[in-house]
Amino acid sequence: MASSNLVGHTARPRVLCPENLSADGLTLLRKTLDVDEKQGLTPEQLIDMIPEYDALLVRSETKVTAALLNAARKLKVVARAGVGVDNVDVPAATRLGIVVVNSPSGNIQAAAEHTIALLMSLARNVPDADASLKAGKWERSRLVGVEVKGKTLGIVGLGKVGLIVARMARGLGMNVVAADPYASQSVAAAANVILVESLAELLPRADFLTIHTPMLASTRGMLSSTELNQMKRGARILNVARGGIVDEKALLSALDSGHIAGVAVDVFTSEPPTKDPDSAAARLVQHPKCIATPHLGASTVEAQENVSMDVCEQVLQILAGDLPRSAVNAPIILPAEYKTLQPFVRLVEKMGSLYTQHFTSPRQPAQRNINTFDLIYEGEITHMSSTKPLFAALIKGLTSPISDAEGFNVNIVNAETVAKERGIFVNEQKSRDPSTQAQAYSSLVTLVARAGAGAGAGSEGLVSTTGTGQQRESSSSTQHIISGYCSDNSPFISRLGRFSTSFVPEGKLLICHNYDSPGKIGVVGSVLGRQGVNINFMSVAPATFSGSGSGSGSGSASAASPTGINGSGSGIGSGGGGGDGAEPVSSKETTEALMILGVDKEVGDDVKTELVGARGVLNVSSVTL
Ligand SMILES: NC(=O)C1=CN([C@@H]2O[C@H](COP(=O)(O)OP(=O)(O)OC[C@H]3O[C@@H](n4cnc5c(N)ncnc54)[C@H](O)[C@@H]3O)[C@@H](O)[C@H]2O)C=CC1
Ligand SMILES: O=C(O)C(=O)COP(=O)(O)O
Repeated sequence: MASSNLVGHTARPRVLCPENLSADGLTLLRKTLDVDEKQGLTPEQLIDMIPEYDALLVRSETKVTAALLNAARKLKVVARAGVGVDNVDVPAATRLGIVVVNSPSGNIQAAAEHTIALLMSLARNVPDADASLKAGKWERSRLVGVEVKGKTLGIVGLGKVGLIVARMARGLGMNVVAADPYASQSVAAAANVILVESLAELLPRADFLTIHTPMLASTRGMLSSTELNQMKRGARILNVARGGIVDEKALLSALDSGHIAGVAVDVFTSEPPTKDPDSAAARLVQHPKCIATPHLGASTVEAQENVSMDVCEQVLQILAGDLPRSAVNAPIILPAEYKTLQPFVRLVEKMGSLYTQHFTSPRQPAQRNINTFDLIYEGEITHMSSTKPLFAALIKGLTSPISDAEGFNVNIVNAETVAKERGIFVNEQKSRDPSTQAQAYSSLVTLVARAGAGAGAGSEGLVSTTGTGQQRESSSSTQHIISGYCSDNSPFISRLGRFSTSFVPEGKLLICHNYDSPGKIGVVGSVLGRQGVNINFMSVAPATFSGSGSGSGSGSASAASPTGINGSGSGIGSGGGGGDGAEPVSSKETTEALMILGVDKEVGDDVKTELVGARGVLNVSSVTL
């Protein structure tokens, strides 16, 4: 039951569990989360309650529909304590940035063992014999069965469950033949399974046929009357996968006609099957040649402990901001790589956010052309097998300062969709020939923001995996460059436009672009002091990179335009001539620098305008990272 949140304490994240889950995982969750176990909820009640919850834990009974997901306000994860996610609207979850996780192998042994239990029950009429005896009968001759040894088991879907079933069936002395367009020939051979080209090739060979595919659009109704007719007369069929993969009506008539000698079904098109006695499912359950179980494939103590622990651990990982090991709608990276990648995930997100806050402004049309972002990796980071989380981090960083993110979370799951919706193109490049700057760090990440038509836009010389930042900068007139690295797991910005720097992108920052001449620190310091703004740290960044890339913020107040509409930087040439309209104050004031200040409070437009009014300050932007 829900534990009440203590007054004065931060509310603990809440987990809703509307199904019967093993206590093991729930106990783990209760250490840090509030878990509500509420069974028997209607879809409407679920929709009413879901806004309160951060995580939803389900098995196969709860229909996690788009309507339910849309009603959620802070849901981060739907955890399916089992394999099949056909009861979850995964595309809707993806759109909303909700991670869907499952337990891909916690119950596969149980499902395979149940399949074998049904296989032997079918072969030896076990349920019928039991019922007969309980009814006071002794029907030895009616209940003669068949042996499985030497018979052929046809497996449709040689995945995890299918393979375990195959090995067990081999142990029973059966010949095993499988149809699975995606299965590996060598894996099949290692399990002594003959992999055939098609279902049509498999069907006439099978004495027993067992289904182990997921429920997909392509597998729904995969075995209908046409397929059943291709089977041997007297063959038997098992379905422990999903109802509806074998057409229930077709199965019923094949049983009635005697073409199929027996079926065992654990799963139904609709669960529980409708009570309408005329429905195919109800008639199937009642059919004397059918053995039916109420979706018990995963129902063992061991399997339920496994899946419960598996998904609850993942819920904790997700709520802690980590990547889960079995996300259905996110690519999985190796845990070892994840550790190394995580600091860069933070870095890239900060770089994206810094770009949006420092270089763009809704009032500056020129910036709207910039829709292409080259994310260039140099050094050790290039050895990572997946940089997907970095891509997601960039999209999150770029968009979060400009979106109303309430209830919507850009993450690894939906980053691609968000990028598409916003017309953002990202070219990820690995540079094998590090730039001079990169040579100073074990890994360097550079973000080049530029105008471009998208994926093909890299042809402006920017797709080169060997170019340096400087070469890139001079190849296009409107572009902005930010570089960063990680040290001791902390992100650092090492380049902002033409300026080389080193600061931790964290907290409230004021970035002043000014002429590099004595007295500027004092000028800025005294303006901020008068306004009651404390400076936590300060870093001066000289202009060390040449080229036309900008160094000044555009979402800032500037000397030419106190409203902050200026300063794309394209006018600030390498010679530093004050291209944004400000005249050099003296002939000495031709070089520029950035002053990056960590401040303790938001700096208002009035303060920024006052700063820009000060002698030699070109423009000012404030960012929160
Ligand atoms: N009755 C129960 O309680 C349980 C049922 N299941 C069901 O069993 C299914 C299989 O589970 P796993 O083996 O773990 O999944 P899996 O993903 O490891 O294997 C599924 C296999 O089906 C194959 N496949 C896909 N489309 C196919 C097609 N058109 N024709 C032939 N093969 C095709 C895939 O290539 C894959 O090898 C699950 O999706 C779930 O629906 C799983 C656990 C318990
Ligand atoms: O894991 C699966 O795919 C299953 O079908 C098991 O379903 P259940 O968790 O027992 O409702």
